[in-house]
Amino acid sequence: MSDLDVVSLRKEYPTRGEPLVVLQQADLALNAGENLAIIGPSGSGKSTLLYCLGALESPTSGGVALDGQNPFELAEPQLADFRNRKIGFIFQDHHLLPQLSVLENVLVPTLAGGAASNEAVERAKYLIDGVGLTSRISHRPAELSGGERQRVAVARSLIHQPRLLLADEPTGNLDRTNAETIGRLLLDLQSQENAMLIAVTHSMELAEMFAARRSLDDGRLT
Ligand SMILES: Nc1ncnc2c1ncn2[C@@H]1O[C@H](COP(=O)(O)OP(=O)(O)OP(=O)(O)O)[C@@H](O)[C@H]1O
Repeated sequence: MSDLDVVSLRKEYPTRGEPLVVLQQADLALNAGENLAIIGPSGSGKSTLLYCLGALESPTSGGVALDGQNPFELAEPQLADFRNRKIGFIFQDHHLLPQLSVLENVLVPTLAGGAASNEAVERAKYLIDGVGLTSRISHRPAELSGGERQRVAVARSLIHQPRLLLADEPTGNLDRTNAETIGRLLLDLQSQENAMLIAVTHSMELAEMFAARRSLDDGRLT
C-alpha cells in the first residue's frame, strides 16, 4: 500500500443522453516526498481527476485512499476536516481574498475554529519567507504581481503541512520566467515538507520539471 492509492477511478457526468465518461480506470500510487505531473489536452478530465483526488467531487466508482483513509466514506463535517488538514490546493487563478493581506490570506485555512493561533501565525510567516514575500506581507492581492499572487497561494496551500498537494495549472496564467520560478518553488517546498505533489497541466515545460509524468488520454492515465 502506498501513501496515496487511486484504484480504478471512474467519473461520469449525467447528460440528457448517454452519461459523459470523463475518467475510466484511472490508477495511480504515490508516496511521501514524490511528485507527479499529469499532462492532457483541454477537456481530457485533468481538473475532474484532481477534484476527485482532493475529495471535492465523488467518483462514480473506484477508490482513493490517502494514508489508508477513503475520504468518500466520511460524512461531512469529517470530510471537510480531512480535506482541510490533509490536502493543499493550488489553482490557476490563486483564489486569494482581495480584502485580506498576504499574511491573512495564508492564514485563511486555519480560521475555521476562530482566530489564528500564534503557532499558525509563525508557520504562515515561515512559509511567506519561503516564497520570498516577507517584504510584501501586509500587501493585498491587488498590490502584487501575478507571480507574487501565485506564491501566496503556494504558501497558503502548505499552512497545514498537507500530505497531498494538488495543483491545477499552477503556472497557467504566468509568463515563462514566472512559471519556471513557481514550478521550482512548488517542487522545492514539496520536497522540504516531504509532501506528495500532483500537478495537472498542459505545459510540457512545467511537466518536465517533475520526477514523474503521466498522460491523461481518453479518460485513462497512461
Ligand atoms: N459538472 C460537470 N457536468 C458535466 N460535464 C462536466 C462537468 N465538469 C466537467 N465536465 C466535462 O468533463 C470533461 C472534462 O473536464 P475537465 O474540466 O476535467 O477537463 P480539463 O482536462 O481540466 O480541461 P481544461 O484543461 O480545459 O481545464 C469536459 O468535457 C467537461 O465539459
